[in-house]
Amino acid sequence: MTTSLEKAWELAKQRFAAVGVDVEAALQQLDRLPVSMHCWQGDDVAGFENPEGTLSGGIQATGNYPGKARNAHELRSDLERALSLIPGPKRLNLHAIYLESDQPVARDKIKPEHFKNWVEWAKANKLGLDFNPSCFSHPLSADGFTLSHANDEIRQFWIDHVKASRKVSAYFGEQLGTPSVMNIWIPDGMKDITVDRLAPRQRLVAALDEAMSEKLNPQHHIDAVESKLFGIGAESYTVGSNEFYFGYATSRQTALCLDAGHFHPTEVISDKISSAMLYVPRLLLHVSRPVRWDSDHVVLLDDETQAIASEIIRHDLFDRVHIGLDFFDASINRIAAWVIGTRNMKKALLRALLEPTETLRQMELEGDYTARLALLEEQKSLPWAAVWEMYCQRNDTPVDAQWLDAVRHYEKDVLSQRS
Ligand SMILES: C[C@H](O)[C@H](O)[C@@H](O)C(=O)CO
Ligand SMILES: [Mn+2]
Repeated sequence: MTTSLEKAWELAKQRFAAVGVDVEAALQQLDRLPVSMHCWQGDDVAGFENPEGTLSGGIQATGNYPGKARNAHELRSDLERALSLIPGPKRLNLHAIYLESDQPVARDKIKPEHFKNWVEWAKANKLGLDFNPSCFSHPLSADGFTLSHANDEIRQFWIDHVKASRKVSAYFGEQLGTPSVMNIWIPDGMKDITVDRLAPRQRLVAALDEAMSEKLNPQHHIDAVESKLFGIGAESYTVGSNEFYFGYATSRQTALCLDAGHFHPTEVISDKISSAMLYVPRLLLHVSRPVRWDSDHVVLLDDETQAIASEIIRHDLFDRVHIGLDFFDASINRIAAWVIGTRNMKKALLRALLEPTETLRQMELEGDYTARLALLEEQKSLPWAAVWEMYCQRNDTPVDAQWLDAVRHYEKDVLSQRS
């Protein structure tokens, strides 16, 4: 018997075919776009190096929802639950503070062996891994500077941390057969009027050059650098600003990371993609949702998420854009946060794939902006949800809000047992 989902799918196929869109081809393309889920949504960016320590570096997870993961075992279990509710290819993005060791390990001494459980788990779950040095929540970052620190020893400590992190990242890529994108974000900046804005930037260029001096196999490891406008307590000056990293990534040909929350409130990263791609080989996206500030709210299926997805698809950037997420909301169930945000990113990608882009492009070329706007608006109400539901069904994931039942069960059976 044909189910209502199958009937809706057949009708959707016809509706999209009428505007020249092949829905099967769209689903095949969607499978080429993994979304890298960030481990730090699962424990409010605490990590396992010093879980009792406070989060520093001008970022903040607000809320106190019960049941956060307290160790790697719990975090992996929570991730498995989230992953099972999200269709299609996924990756996991790890920070260095999520290492596992019986002994304390200094950040400049981290090694691949401290992440071997993550690699085994990633293999078992058919996931690629991405990585980040953790240049925050540490006594040597307490005065607000790391790679641009004026003190040679402290700066060297962070350079050595990045060097050690690159080895871990290359190990991920080598073990899993897919390059790990390693993103460098540092919190360095000043709260108030800064007299010498140049010297820290000069030191940062030199530190990054030294940290990335070893040539690593690009099949295993990709370097990325992330800019930022401001942080809490670093409102007046950020060493690694947009201009700084745009110049750095362009001149060194590293990947550039664009975080949706790291620009002035009316700036959008969707509009930066087509410019940046002219100068850098790759982009890493931190898809996030800034509400009034860099608040890292859960990603919605909103206009900007859609615009980001549309840029990737319209310009065929499948192999040059790495899609990562960066939000941390501790006020709601953390697993639900992952599921909502990642499903939304994937829905936006699917909707972009279902767009009759060539027709729209032609209208634009011909100067028929009336037809362009009319078609853009009409296609918003084509039955894309029926295509999404078929994709979810084919991937053995819940097609609608039923996924929340699975999260609620897990909350009752597992999360509520955590003190
Ligand atoms: C924990 C992440 O690395 C961090 O969120 C960084 O990517 C960032 O966006 C800081 O504001
Ligand atoms: Mn980010």
